[in-house]
Amino acid sequence: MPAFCRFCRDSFPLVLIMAAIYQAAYRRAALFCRSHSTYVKKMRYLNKLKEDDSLCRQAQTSGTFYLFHNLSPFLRKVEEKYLIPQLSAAEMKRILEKFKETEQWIEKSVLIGCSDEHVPHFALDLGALERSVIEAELKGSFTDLRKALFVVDEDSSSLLASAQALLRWHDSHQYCSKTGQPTQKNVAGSKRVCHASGITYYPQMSPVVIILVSDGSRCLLARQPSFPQGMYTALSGFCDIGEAVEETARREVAEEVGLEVESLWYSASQHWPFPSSCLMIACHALVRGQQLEISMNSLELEEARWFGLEEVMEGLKREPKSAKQDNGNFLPWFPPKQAIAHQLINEWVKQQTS
Ligand SMILES: NC(=O)c1ccc[n+]([C@@H]2O[C@H](COP(=O)([O-])OP(=O)(O)OC[C@H]3O[C@@H](n4cnc5c(N)ncnc54)[C@H](O)[C@@H]3O)[C@@H](O)[C@H]2O)c1
Ligand SMILES: [Mg+2]
Repeated sequence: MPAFCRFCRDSFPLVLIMAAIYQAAYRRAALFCRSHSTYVKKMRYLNKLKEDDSLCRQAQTSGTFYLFHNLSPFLRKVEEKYLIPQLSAAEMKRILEKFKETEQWIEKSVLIGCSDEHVPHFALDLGALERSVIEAELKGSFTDLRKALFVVDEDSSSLLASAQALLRWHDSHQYCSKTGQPTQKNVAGSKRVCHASGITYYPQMSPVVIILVSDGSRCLLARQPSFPQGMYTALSGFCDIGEAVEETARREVAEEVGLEVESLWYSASQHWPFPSSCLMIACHALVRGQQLEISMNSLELEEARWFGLEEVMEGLKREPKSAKQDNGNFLPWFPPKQAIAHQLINEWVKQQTS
């Protein structure tokens, strides 16, 4: 039975081994002690690349590249699956030479992660080059992110979302908001600096609280006029400056449907790239022992109403395509599983049925 860390050869104390066995986490714990796990090593390596320009420049020569064109990711359809090709530095060079562009282009790329073996991954937007030529050369197509996220697998969709968010941030932060002078990105793209003012800008996300309100037996779902027909989701809203998550949740529920939150509990969070990089903080909220009549803010919402368990369970199973009825009305359906709203609704159903 191995009881040594693979990297430092330190042995594990017996109590830790026993605990690991009982937690069924033995396999992983036996291979790496906490400070030498693959994960820790990977995070430390990525952090070094962000801090050290020359190391990162060197990493670009052995890294792989995900391509975008005006913020649309490059996908290749193989049989029924959509894959995201990763190009080697040599392949990138070949493509850029085709356009008589120099390798300086590689410097525009941003670091988005690395493999367990420390092969760094970069994202690069080739928006200034002819799209159809690249597509024909690489046998695939640049696809709108709203479509791409829902056709690739789960890990790839979060990678695409964060890569696009970082590229978008660089594209819109090319000038210092104090001096108006150009800002310069570090090689990894983890920050931009204005050399005139000395200000460093870091990529940002806007915090949004998403709240699934329940009265104990029903949950409240709403529609904005811009939503596809029949789609309902949980209430949400951007955090105002200085607000805590709890304060945003209470304010948004009061503003949008005129109810007062009695208790609130956190569920999970998710980066959401639309319209531009939100950090979705998902919570369940209970409104009870008060007036449960909805007073909807029609400036923001088109409809808000209570849903019973059965209607929610049916809505979760419904595909958008099958929502339209013969009379032209739409039956309710909910956001797909990639959206954290889906997770909140699923959790609520589990709470009701357990
Ligand atoms: N992933 C999911 O499951 C999920 C579900 C619902 C909503 N969302 C996202 O949550 C976000 C916010 O939802 P909402 O529309 O209910 O918010 P909201 O209720 O705060 O209303 C949006 C309005 O808030 C204002 N606003 C304040 N701060 C803003 C900021 N930093 N950026 C943009 N606008 C700001 C604007 O006037 C905007 O029109 C949307 O981007 C939406 O895509 C994601
Ligand atoms: Mg809202």
